[in-house]
Amino acid sequence: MASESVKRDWSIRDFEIGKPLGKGKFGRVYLAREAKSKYIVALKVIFKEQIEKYRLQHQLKREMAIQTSLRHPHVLRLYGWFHDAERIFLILEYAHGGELYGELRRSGHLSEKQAATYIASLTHALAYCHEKHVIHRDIKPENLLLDHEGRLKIADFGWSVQSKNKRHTMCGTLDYLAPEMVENKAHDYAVDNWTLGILCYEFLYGVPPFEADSQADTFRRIMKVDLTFPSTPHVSAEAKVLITQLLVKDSAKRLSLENILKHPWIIMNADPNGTFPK
Ligand SMILES: Cc1nn(C)cc1-c1nc2c(-c3cnn(Cc4ccccc4)c3)c(Cl)cnc2[nH]1
Repeated sequence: MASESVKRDWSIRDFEIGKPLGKGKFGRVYLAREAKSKYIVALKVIFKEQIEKYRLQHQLKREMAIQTSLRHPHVLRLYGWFHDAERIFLILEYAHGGELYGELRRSGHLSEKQAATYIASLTHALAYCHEKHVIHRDIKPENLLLDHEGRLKIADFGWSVQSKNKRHTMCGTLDYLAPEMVENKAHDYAVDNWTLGILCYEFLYGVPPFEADSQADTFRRIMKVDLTFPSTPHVSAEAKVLITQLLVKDSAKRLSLENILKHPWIIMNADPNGTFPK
């Protein structure tokens, strides 16, 4: 597929469409197979009318440019794209293991080994993105997929930006947003470090740390960094230390991606291959 992905004239006739895999606000994703090579992909179908209605042409172009340019084992590949009169088609890597969120919902919470392995994978992927001046800004369980070996893949760069300096655009759902984003202030790469703290908490406790009955209450809890740890035997003190070092209001004082990978909890629990014994 990689060599063919440079083909310039893909069309829907090149693919055999299978079952629907999921749906987002602007379209659906289908399992598909490239007819000649039989290569399995995920085909994301986006309706132009929807993109035009919400004036998201630039965001979609940015998502496509960014995800096409990224090559990392924990970032879902965008092999290519094509369009017809009504639709835009993104030819994406197929993640055989499905949504990480499903695993979290089924089990209620993850083990420390699973959580640490996913956090380490995310940290490696974000370090790669940040080196290429890309801030994802919308890391949340729904955007995390698993390959056939259970390795994490970041999908949906719909809210990412190419950035060499501070950004101002508000985006995403509140639970995963850093204080500077919910206040719609200038923000930079460190927003992704904050989100790693949110995700680490949610992997271990099954819910995000600032969840509340209303967006206003979530907003208030984020701004106060109203962080509490339910008493439970399956979460170690080291994990709580890492979360506390990431959920810091001053973005400059959040633990760096480099130091996350050196953290005792990650060293002790993360599987270096990005998988872990079931
Ligand atoms: C679900 C599912 N179950 N199994 C066994 C595999 C999968 C699977 N899903 C995907 C998916 C996939 C599907 N939906 N979504 C969510 C979505 C949908 C539309 C717009 C934005 C985001 C992603 C992809 Cl891209 C890429 N690979 C995928 N693999």
